[in-house]
Amino acid sequence: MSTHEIRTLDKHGNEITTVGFQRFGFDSEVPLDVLRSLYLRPHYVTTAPSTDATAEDTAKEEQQHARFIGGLGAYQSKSIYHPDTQSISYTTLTRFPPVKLIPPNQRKRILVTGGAGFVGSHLVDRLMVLGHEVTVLDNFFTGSKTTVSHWVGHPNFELVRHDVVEPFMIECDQIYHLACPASPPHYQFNAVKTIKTSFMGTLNMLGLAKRTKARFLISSTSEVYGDPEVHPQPEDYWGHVNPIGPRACYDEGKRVAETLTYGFHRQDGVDVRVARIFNTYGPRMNPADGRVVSNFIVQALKGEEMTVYGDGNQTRSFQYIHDLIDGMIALMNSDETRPVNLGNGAEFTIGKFAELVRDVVEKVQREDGETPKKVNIVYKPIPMDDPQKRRPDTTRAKEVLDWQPRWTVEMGLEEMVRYYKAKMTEGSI
Ligand SMILES: O=c1ccn([C@@H]2O[C@H](COP(=O)(O)OP(=O)(O)O[C@H]3OC[C@@H](O)[C@H](O)[C@H]3O)[C@@H](O)[C@H]2O)c(=O)[nH]1
Repeated sequence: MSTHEIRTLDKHGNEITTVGFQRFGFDSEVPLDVLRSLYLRPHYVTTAPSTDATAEDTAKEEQQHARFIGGLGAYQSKSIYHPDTQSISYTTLTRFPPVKLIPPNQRKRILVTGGAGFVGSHLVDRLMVLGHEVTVLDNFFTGSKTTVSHWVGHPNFELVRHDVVEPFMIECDQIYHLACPASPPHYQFNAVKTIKTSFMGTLNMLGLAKRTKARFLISSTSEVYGDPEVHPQPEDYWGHVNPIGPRACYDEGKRVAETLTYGFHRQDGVDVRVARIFNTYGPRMNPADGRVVSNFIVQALKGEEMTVYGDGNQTRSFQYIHDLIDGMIALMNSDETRPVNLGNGAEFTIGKFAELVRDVVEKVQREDGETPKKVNIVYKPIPMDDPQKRRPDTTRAKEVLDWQPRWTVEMGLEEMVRYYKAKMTEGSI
């Protein structure tokens, strides 16, 4: 077992130790180690010592764990598995990660809908560490309590099980409205519910923003551009969407959500922000989510065939979660009311991407002293209306937010592979 430290380098070869930045009159920088301690091995499971376990075994386990989270073990719960009785005992946190102490006039009451989802939970970590008061609203259809459970009990945090299709009233200063299933198999599972969530959920949250005068940010999507005829896609491209196809519940849903957002902006003066998010990946993505990055990593780690849909010549551009969260916080705190693309311009054909994921998985396995299993890439039918190409034009984000992605796709993939590997070790994949 290797115990070397994990170093993360950006596009220019500089080490990444913090995410966020100092901009818009405040400092949103947070240490990467603290965030990592929240998602790398979030539910660290250890096996209760059996009579034949040696002190060396226990020390090894602790050492392996420490490698992932630096010295921040106090910010993680530790669950103990008892093989004899097939039971598990959960511990709660003894200490929360330190949160910034900010003056009351800078401290915001922030509502995050969909806050227990993949993107939402990372946003919540960031907003909490920055010292804000955060309320998470989630119906746990695709989100999971475990993504934010490490904040439960913290005086600045509140978790509410609620479906945004029903009205919800709260006093708040900012609303990040993220609630909606986002992976194609999930959003197509109940198309009517997806479009209802997009429309009624956004209507309810905009109503709340109007009443409270909160600033409202909606997570829109690159899917509003459909199967684009303009490449790369700038924000003023109107898109090429099939209004009655299987993806319509999501792409038309988000288009109407944008329409509603600008309706409230023009008619009622609601202060709005629209983030059009391109393909994003990272830890806490549900391994059974069905999207390409999670599918490929899990398949390669398990030594199963990697499934490329179609001929693999369609393209996507992949952004790491921390870059997205940087962009969303920058957008919320900027004056830009027009839509802003948030994505990484690194474009891959899906066929090439499968090879890249396989290489990264093998690299991490070798670093951990394992012998990688040779996995094959196989081809499956392409889903209907699957966009042929996609890459963000991020000129606007650069100009108005001074934001550009820092993470290379390889670095982000490495971290995500480590996350899934740890989940496999503890038996939750
Ligand atoms: O196992 C797989 C999964 C997916 N794919 C392909 O990989 C590409 C990407 O598929 P994903 O399901 O990850 O994501 P898509 O780009 O289709 O949709 C995504 O777009 C942007 C976001 O708003 C949404 O989260 C999601 O809908 C597609 O061409 C898909 O057909 C595979 O080849 N194999």
